[in-house]
Amino acid sequence: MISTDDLSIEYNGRTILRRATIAAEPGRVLALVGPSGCGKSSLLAALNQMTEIIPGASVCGTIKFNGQDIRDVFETSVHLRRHVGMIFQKPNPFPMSIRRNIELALHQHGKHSKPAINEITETVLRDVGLWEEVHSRLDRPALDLSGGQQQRLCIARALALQPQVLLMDEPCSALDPISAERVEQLIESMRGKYSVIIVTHNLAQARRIADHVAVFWMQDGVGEIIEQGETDAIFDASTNALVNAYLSGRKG
Ligand SMILES: Nc1ncnc2c1ncn2[C@@H]1O[C@H](COP(=O)(O)OP(=O)(O)OP(=O)(O)O)[C@@H](O)[C@H]1O
Repeated sequence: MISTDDLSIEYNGRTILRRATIAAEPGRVLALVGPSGCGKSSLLAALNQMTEIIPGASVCGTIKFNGQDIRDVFETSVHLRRHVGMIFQKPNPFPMSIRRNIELALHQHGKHSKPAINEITETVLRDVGLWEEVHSRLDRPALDLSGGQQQRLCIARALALQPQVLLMDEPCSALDPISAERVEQLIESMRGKYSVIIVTHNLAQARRIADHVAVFWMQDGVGEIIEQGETDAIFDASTNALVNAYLSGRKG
């Protein structure tokens, strides 16, 4: 679905990620794990073409969507983002009503029919388990919701566009434990429907929700993927000493 070939990222001429090759498969969850500063978030930013608006950022290598270079598939980043949604660590609802958050996302992508918008709004709010909590106050400000509800609204907003890929950058780490668990369950429920790439520092969470894992490490001051594979194989049967030390909490 979405993949990279030898992707390297620089900021102001300093390489921070070297030759990363990953593939997120349809319906599966890929976790990117590793110590801070190895370029995991930057890789997500490149997949969503956000690096194009980061001053000093440059990306080399290939990003493919369904096997084709993304620059050939999508005319603009707006088109790309309709298919590749992004969820950030800190929930970022628009400062407007709950309803408008979803409506605006749909408007931006050319959907204007009111009945269709209402139907999609209910469907995605149900999908994220928020409908019962908010259906009687859809016109209230999204910023009045709790952090966990805001994060689920942001996920609903992304789902409204029916993306094939969801990129999630530590989506639970700014939430209280109960909200974090709900969002984690939500990610689990996405298995089979979306390709999910999630950056997480929570190794127990990676183990619970990921089908496959890529482990990042700093080599000579530059981030690299040092191992990747099926979650059980990485956690239980890696022969890489660094990976074992990191996953067992002895290093990193
Ligand atoms: N906009 C930017 N300009 C310059 N350098 C940046 C920028 N964003 C990130 N970096 C640098 O790139 C390197 C990789 O950062 P990145 O956030 O991608 O790593 P990470 O593995 O996701 O870290 P963490 O797990 O802490 O989020 C770091 O040295 C960081 O300081």
